[in-house]
Amino acid sequence: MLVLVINSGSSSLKYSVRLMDADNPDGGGRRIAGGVVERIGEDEVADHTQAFGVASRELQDALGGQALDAVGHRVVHGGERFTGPVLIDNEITRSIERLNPLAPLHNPPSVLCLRAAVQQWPRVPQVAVFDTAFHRTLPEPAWRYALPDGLYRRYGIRRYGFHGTSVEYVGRRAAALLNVPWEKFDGVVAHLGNGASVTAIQGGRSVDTSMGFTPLEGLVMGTRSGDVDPGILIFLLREGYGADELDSMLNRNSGFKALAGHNDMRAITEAAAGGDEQAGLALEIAAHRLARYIGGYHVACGGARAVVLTGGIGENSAAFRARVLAKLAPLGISLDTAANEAAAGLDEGRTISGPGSAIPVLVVPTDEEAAVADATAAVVLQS
Ligand SMILES: Nc1ncnc2c1ncn2[C@@H]1O[C@H](COP(=O)(O)OP(=O)(O)O)[C@@H](O)[C@H]1O
Ligand SMILES: CC(=O)OP(=O)(O)O
Ligand SMILES: [Mg+2]
Repeated sequence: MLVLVINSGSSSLKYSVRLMDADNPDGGGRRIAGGVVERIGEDEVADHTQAFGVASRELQDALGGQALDAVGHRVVHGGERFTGPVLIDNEITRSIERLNPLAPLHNPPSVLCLRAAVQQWPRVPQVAVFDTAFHRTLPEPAWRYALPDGLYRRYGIRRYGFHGTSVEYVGRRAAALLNVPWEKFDGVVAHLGNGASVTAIQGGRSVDTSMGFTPLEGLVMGTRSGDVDPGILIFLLREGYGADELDSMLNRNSGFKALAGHNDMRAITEAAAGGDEQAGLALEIAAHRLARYIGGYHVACGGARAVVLTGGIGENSAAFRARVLAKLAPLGISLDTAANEAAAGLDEGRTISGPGSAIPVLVVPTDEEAAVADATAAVVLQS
């Protein structure tokens, strides 16, 4: 079975073709082609429709006439309706589109890609795989906000949580590395990419997570603020700010971009190392908040057997990892400097905590495309 996976981010479109019949212990079959269209919205690639055009031309070459058996799409927000992967039709796509305001950087491009792919391969089954699905197990004390119930009933205002596909994938791999059955795995997983979130896992289920009704809550991110006092928004509304201004401020012009002038961890780390005080402070703010969440989620999962780091920053930034681990000393966590600084890019996952660390800290590379491919193949085979 040949599966195409499309992962459309706020400014990028990743695609990957997988041969599912090839056995792979980590899942996702064998990747036979793939690529990424970046910097969408800037000069060369205006929007995701255009990006899809670029990707599908590259794909034609890569496929060389081989027919696809299925297309799987990473969709960030599935709301309350979608608790697992589904076969797409027009009604499902419209339902995903209605969630656009709840994931403004993610669902609109996904919907564009869904429609473009259906147009391109009208007879190939297409599957949506949701970031929110893994968090369907959140207990009510974790998902409910302390707000009037009418907001939940009328608008579905509750915590949903995101990055679930990635978190489950690396959580399972970490459990396997530690020789713990997934159903018995208690731990904290931090997905640190351009978007970032932390999840508490108890018995292989999500029991708390830092992103909320939208992917804006929680950690300091590339361009997103994460947690802020909602009183700030009320104040700014009274000062005359409009909804669109607040939206773009919080989603696109905050986080590292606001604190350090840049949303790329490589540039920020370099600047901080070169003595840029603002960049150094930005890293401290982000590390402080992340460490605080990890401490809280150690409690939320009933005592973590492991802390797992993943995503572009978690996998590659030894400097940021060291900064965070230094703040976890009160949990008895220590750093193995050499292991932390060892060359990245290894696929197996590794331990970066010291031998005496009370809780092991692991770096496990994520592969959202592999996980989406597996879910897609499973849905298509069942249908
Ligand atoms: N070698 C590296 N060192 C430090 N940071 C890195 C490195 N490679 C990637 N990153 C950071 O990872 C982040 C992007 O993570 P990624 O998971 O690819 O994001 P996305 O959410 O767009 O999928 C950026 O901040 C980038 O600077
Ligand atoms: C949900 C989310 O924030 O995703 P990403 O990290 O890909 O932006
Ligand atoms: Mg990502």
